[in-house]
Amino acid sequence: MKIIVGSKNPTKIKAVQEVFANGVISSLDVESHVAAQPFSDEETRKGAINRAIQCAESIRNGMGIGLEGGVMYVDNRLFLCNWGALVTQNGTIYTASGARILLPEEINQQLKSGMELGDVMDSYSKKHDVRKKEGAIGIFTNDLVSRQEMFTHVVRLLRGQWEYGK
Ligand SMILES: O=P(O)(O)OP(=O)(O)OP(=O)(O)OC[C@H]1O[C@@H](n2cnc3c(O)ncnc32)[C@H](O)[C@@H]1O
Ligand SMILES: [Mg+2]
Repeated sequence: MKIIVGSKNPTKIKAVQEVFANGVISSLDVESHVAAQPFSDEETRKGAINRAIQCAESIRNGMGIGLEGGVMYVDNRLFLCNWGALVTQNGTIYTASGARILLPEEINQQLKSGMELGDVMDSYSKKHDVRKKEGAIGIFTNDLVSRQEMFTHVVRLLRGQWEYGK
């Protein structure tokens, strides 16, 4: 099974490699066609779908997978959210959401000022490229859950729906 992942982010690529261990996995840097910092479940999900469609359309006899991180509000509190999409060769779209956790109010203010979470997390944690390593979810769970592990769960949900629908 050939699968193209719509990102060059290693946390996303490794998540797909783990779930489709027997697949032929490649990656493609595609546009999400949503804001660089998605600000709702709908926008984040749309970004994942847009990535997956571009990937599926770029390959014969294969599938596209898009994974997108974003933020959204519950009771006016900012949460990290994550969405994935799998698009089959015949155009069927499966989606699933991943874990979400509360983000500090100071991060909410910085994102509302137009910053991207990836940049905010690096300065907040005084680390480099958090987005490609433990992720915000890793920082705020004391590394109990990494960004790759979170995306692995999302990809399992996608694969499970695809297998059920086959
Ligand atoms: O290369 P791509 O696939 O775009 O990966 P990315 O790290 O930019 O991640 P997304 O586009 O999926 O996420 C949209 C924005 O939210 C940020 N983001 C989302 N989840 C994050 C996390 O767990 N840790 C750090 N930044 C995160 C990310 O850096 C972007 O600025
Ligand atoms: Mg991005």
